[in-house]
Amino acid sequence: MTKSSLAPLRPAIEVKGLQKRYKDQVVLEEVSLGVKPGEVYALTGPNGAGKTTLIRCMTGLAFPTGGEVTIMGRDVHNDGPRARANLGAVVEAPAKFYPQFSGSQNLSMHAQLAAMAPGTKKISRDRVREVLALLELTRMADRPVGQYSLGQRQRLGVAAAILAEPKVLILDEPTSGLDPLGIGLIHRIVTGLATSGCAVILSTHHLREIATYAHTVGILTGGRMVDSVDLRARQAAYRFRVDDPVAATQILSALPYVKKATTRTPYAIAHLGGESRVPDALSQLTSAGIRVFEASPDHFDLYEYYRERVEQN
Ligand SMILES: Nc1ncnc2c1ncn2[C@@H]1O[C@H](COP(=O)(O)OP(=O)(O)OP(=O)(O)O)[C@@H](O)[C@H]1O
Repeated sequence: MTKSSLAPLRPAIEVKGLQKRYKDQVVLEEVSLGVKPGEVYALTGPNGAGKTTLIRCMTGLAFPTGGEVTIMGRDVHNDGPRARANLGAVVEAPAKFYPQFSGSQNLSMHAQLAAMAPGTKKISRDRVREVLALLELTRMADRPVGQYSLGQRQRLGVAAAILAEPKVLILDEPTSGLDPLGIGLIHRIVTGLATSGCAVILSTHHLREIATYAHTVGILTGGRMVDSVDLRARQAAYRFRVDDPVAATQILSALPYVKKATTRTPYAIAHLGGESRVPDALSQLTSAGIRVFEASPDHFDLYEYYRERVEQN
């Protein structure tokens, strides 16, 4: 393996100490975050928390009053065209299209504009057809966009954003106004893009959905990033209902693969690093004389966690 392949991935998009004021109103205060290639970052928070303002600053649509945003190492506000050549975004959905032209014509115009950015390659007609099919819009491709439903326009917006195969994708509330199948479609597309190395940031109010596929959730309240929740670490926990939770927690915490163990009577909760460790953890408990009545994943309730965090602030 080469040295560079062992190096930790650098964030594809990085926000450092971002500040935004409108006259004397502070809307964003020292906001920082980083999203690496292949990660999905969900941004959430109450109405008016500053999510859209943060997204507008990250995409270069608004200028911050302090701090900086870089995409693939390039400053979005001082080196805009080259930074945005790596960016696909839908801000203020549904995106604006020419209503008299078809979805396919709108995307072709979008492709021509995208190809004018420095360092970008030409987008083929096949790619236009491919993204229309991906967003399940093939049947509508030759119809004027003026005849599209809200959900279809929203999907066309995502199609335009991913057309040039961006390294960073930013979506402001991509699933609002979509039906359940449309929501599932966006989730599959976002997951697929992340698997192929894209860094994705999306804002959402749908916590229980996002908990199933986001890697990190940033909670913004009153313009401050009050928490950044690593969902992968949280969901690797297992709970054991036992006759002596305190003793069980001590036994579990001494196991070499257990990262953290806590007691939540009647359970001992342990971060095992994967379900393949469950049989060994069970046999360690039983051989120490602990009676185990149940072992199951300890699902992290993002909604409850969010409620507590927001109420504290
Ligand atoms: N152009 C502007 N001028 C003055 N204040 C603004 C402007 N744009 C946004 N704000 C204020 O900034 C704050 C954050 O707004 P923003 O739209 O970013 O919140 P949000 O988290 O996206 O909310 P929602 O969940 O309702 O979409 C609000 O108090 C809003 O009134």
